[in-house]
Amino acid sequence: MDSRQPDVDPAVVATADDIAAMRIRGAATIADAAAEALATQAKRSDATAPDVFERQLRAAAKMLYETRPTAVSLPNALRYVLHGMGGASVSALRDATTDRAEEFQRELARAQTTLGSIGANRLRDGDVVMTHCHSTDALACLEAALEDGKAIEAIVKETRPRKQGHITARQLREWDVPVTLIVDNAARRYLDEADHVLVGADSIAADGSVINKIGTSGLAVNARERGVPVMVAAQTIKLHPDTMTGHTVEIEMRDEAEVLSDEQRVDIVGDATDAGDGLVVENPAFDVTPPRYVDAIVTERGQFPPESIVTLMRELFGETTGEPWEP
Ligand SMILES: O=C(COP(=O)(O)O)[C@H](O)[C@H](O)COP(=O)(O)O
Repeated sequence: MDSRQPDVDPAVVATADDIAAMRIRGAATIADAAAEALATQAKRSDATAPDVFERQLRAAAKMLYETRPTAVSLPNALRYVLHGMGGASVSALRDATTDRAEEFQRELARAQTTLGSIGANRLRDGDVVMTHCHSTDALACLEAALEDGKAIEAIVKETRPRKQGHITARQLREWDVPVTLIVDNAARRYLDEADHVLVGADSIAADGSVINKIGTSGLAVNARERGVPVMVAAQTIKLHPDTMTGHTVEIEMRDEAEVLSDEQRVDIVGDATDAGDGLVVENPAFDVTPPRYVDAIVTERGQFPPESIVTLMRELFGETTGEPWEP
């Protein structure tokens, strides 16, 4: 057992570490891994009393929750699984929790496939799509369009600082899609050649704002100026229920080492010590695109203008939610 949390199984600790270090990344993939980790915790629990089992599961959920703050798919996944944790004995609790986690994973995969076929309807044969970051929901739309026999080309933004655009480019090349890889700064120039901007989302707020990889908002503003429609592919697990009650979405600030190495810092400021060298590096991982720059949010429940997404949010989540690990 990890010393950070004696009740939590090492497999859960490993998943939490992988999410924090971005070895597991992307909102849908994080949600899937979190559900899997809770199932593992349930299967391996050594609890002999129901209250101990529940405490372990809640501790595991809290550890997973604290890894990254922006993708709401993570707390939504944890909440979904823990709400299924019912039963009078440890074995009943174990079965209910693992069944619920498996159901969540099945639904997640199904939602992505359904969303993909809806998103594909927006794409025509011969279209050129500009992407940002790496989104499995966005790729599901492209995959479905290809399966429909449409020829699609892609302009893939590199996506500094972590270059998730390379993952997108690799996937598209596996599907034989012609790819033009560009640095982020070239996006506006290449928008003239694009028929769509297609991105995913980490969270969608009640007002229809889209929280996604840093650079999405600038891309959307430029796309609007160029007359290129912006499509956001996001399963309903990306809807952020807390925003219905006025909460804002926390934007993750990541380590400066992703932007600037120690040697590069010395190159800029010389040998001055960190505290006094006058150089601050900021590394926000996400930004907020206001709804007026988004043409459609494509979910497994259909496509929505961003301003109407709150209706779906209310239907799916109700008005209030607690912390995921709270009963
Ligand atoms: O911003 C990112 C990933 O950021 P990071 O690499 O920092 O996790 C993706 O666009 C969304 O998570 C959607 O992905 P998906 O559609 O796969 O859920």
